[in-house]
Amino acid sequence: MTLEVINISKYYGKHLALKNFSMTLNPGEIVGLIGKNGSGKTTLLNCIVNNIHISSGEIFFRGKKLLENKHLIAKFGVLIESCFLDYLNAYENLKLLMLADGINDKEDIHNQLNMVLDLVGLEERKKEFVKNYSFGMKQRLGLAQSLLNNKEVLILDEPLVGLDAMGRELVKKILFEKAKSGGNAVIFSDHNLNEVKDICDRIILIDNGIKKFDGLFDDKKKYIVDLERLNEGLKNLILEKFNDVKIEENTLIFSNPDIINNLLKFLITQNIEITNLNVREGSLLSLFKGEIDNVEHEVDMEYRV
Ligand SMILES: Nc1ncnc2c1ncn2[C@@H]1O[C@H](COP(=O)(O)OP(=O)(O)OP(=O)(O)O)[C@@H](O)[C@H]1O
Repeated sequence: MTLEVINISKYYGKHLALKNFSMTLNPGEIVGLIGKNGSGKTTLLNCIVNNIHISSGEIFFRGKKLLENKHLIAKFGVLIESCFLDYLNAYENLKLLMLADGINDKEDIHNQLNMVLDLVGLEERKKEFVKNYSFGMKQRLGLAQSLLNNKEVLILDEPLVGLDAMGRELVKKILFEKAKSGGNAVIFSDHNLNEVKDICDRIILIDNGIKKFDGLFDDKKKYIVDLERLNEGLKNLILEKFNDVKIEENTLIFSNPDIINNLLKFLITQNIEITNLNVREGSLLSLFKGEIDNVEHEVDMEYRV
């Protein structure tokens, strides 16, 4: 195991921003940290890289306590609110960071800088002052910086924010290759479950500083049918006839899409007045309504009866 976070809490004054949070991160694994604004994502990532002190708990890197072995944080490539010197160009900014990291070999510096700048699509504009960069270009530069020196763990706070669709795809591809070909362990945060689920091995959902879910996205893939109304008699009939179906208020939830047709036929034969029936491929995450109301989910198909 690369990283193990055990029961960490973080207070800002009296405000508890992270509550008994535990997680693991393995080599070659990509974990998507999902949560709405202010849920504690940045706080967690800052705690992991020791940018802020944790109030309690432990963090281990390869079995060693990070707080007692702070030099190990040099194994982490970090993108959290990166800032660059406006009056230097992109190449010079990254070069400074490499020198600060103790890399002195000119050829190594040159090769690495060209490689990462090319990777994030900034090769052609590397000689421009950073002050002339757009927000998205600075984001790309931030990612380039985190990729220098092939760090074992990548800790990235919202690396997709501010990027256009092509930029987002590019960054996801880079992260995927880093993890799957390079064996790097990657954790990155985002607000949008749909945006990240295709490259993540695991999703961690955080809300109000508390971990709400940690697992494979597919584990939670469900089909959800909202009915206009559902009385007790009909609920019991549905539960009797369809083993896989769970019912929450007027919503039917099931994991086997093959039952949709039979379910529809059954509802119609029951003479239920169905005015509008939505069938969507979503996730149980969407059932944490209110808690993660701005975490998006897919609307796949709609039947009108
Ligand atoms: N330096 C700080 N001092 C006091 N409170 C803070 C500080 N940093 C964050 N907080 C509070 O801690 C909580 C978690 O904030 P955090 O920045 O970790 O959330 P986030 O999930 O990263 O949000 P976003 O998606 O908006 O970036 C919020 O209530 C925030 O107001």
